[in-house]
Amino acid sequence: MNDAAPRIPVTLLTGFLGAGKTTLLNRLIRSPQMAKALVIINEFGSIGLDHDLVARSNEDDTIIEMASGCLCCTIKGDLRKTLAEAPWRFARQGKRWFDRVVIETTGLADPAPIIHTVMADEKLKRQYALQSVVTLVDGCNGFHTLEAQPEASKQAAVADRLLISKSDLVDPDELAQLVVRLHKLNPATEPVVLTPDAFDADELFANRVFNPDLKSGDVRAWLNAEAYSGGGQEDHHHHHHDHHHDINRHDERIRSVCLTIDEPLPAEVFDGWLDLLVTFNGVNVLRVKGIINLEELDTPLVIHGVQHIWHPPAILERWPSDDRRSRIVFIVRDIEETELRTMLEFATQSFARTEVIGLA
Ligand SMILES: Nc1nc2c(ncn2[C@@H]2O[C@H](COP(=O)(O)OP(=O)(O)OP(=O)(O)O)[C@@H](O)[C@H]2O)c(=O)[nH]1
Repeated sequence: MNDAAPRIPVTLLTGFLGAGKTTLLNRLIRSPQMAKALVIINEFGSIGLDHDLVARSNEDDTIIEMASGCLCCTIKGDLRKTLAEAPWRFARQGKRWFDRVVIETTGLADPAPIIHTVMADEKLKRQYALQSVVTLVDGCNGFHTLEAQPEASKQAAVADRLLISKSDLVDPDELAQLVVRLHKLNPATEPVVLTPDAFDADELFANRVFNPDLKSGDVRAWLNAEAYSGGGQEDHHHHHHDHHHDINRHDERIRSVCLTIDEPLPAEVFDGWLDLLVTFNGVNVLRVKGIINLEELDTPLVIHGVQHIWHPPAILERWPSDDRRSRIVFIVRDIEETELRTMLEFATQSFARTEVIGLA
């Protein structure tokens, strides 16, 4: 092996649930800097939807999905293996073809173990160089989330690029408060407010190396703590929140529930179902993401709920694969799958009842 070969730059894209990471990735994927990028996407839910939601370039195998759990939990095995094997596994004509790696983490990921793995693993650090940790902060929910979720403030504190999304949905005063809050968390990094038309991919992928020494004492302590957190042999067959060394890594009450619904849903049933959930348990719903087969439509509806905000649903031009089932990921606190299914049944029955009453 040629040790002098340039190391492959890695960009870590993080940010809390629904901050807009996939949206940003979709914009970036068209930039020349990403023409030969290997994209690794990780989702908290066991059915990965992002793979279907990222605008694919012509080559299918440029996007690897790791939906087996949370990246920061399974990191010690899966990500290391994926990165170590990627050059030959994704070789073309016997040669490594990608010149960059972009990793999109789950919204609940603790970035510290991911950063530590890329920077400190003996094998990986010969091949890869962590270039940048880009953290996206939701302009609408960000201020509250930074207070409520330790993962979110950690993501913001470690970043060497902080981007604020959804500026179109908030007034400038709120944005200014968010900027002040971020500055306190991460004084070395100037937050940049994203706008729909302007985007500086050159700056984002500028050639530099992530330097943890420029970070606050807290951040350096988190990263150092990873070096002592079990030597990297964590058994990820455990429940993926089962951290022996840091039980607070995630809020234990947060889980993902993934539902697959075989038959197309009438729009009214679907609306009624989500209304029930939001009205009676909305505070415990952190994220809803789904590809929905509605009876009334030929192509799927993509829905995004981020805390109390429902983004306008989008109708896709075509089904991303042959799978025509509705697939929905709910990231919730203390809500069980049975509760979600029971609400759906109730919505189905009440819709049928309304029809009967309507006829009478
Ligand atoms: N209005 C507006 N909506 C945005 C913006 N960025 C993202 N969104 C919307 O926010 C929702 C969530 O965006 P995603 O890109 O899926 O967020 P994410 O961070 O990848 O979500 P997770 O991977 O589930 O954590 C979608 O409905 C997007 O269309 C923005 O700048 N303005």
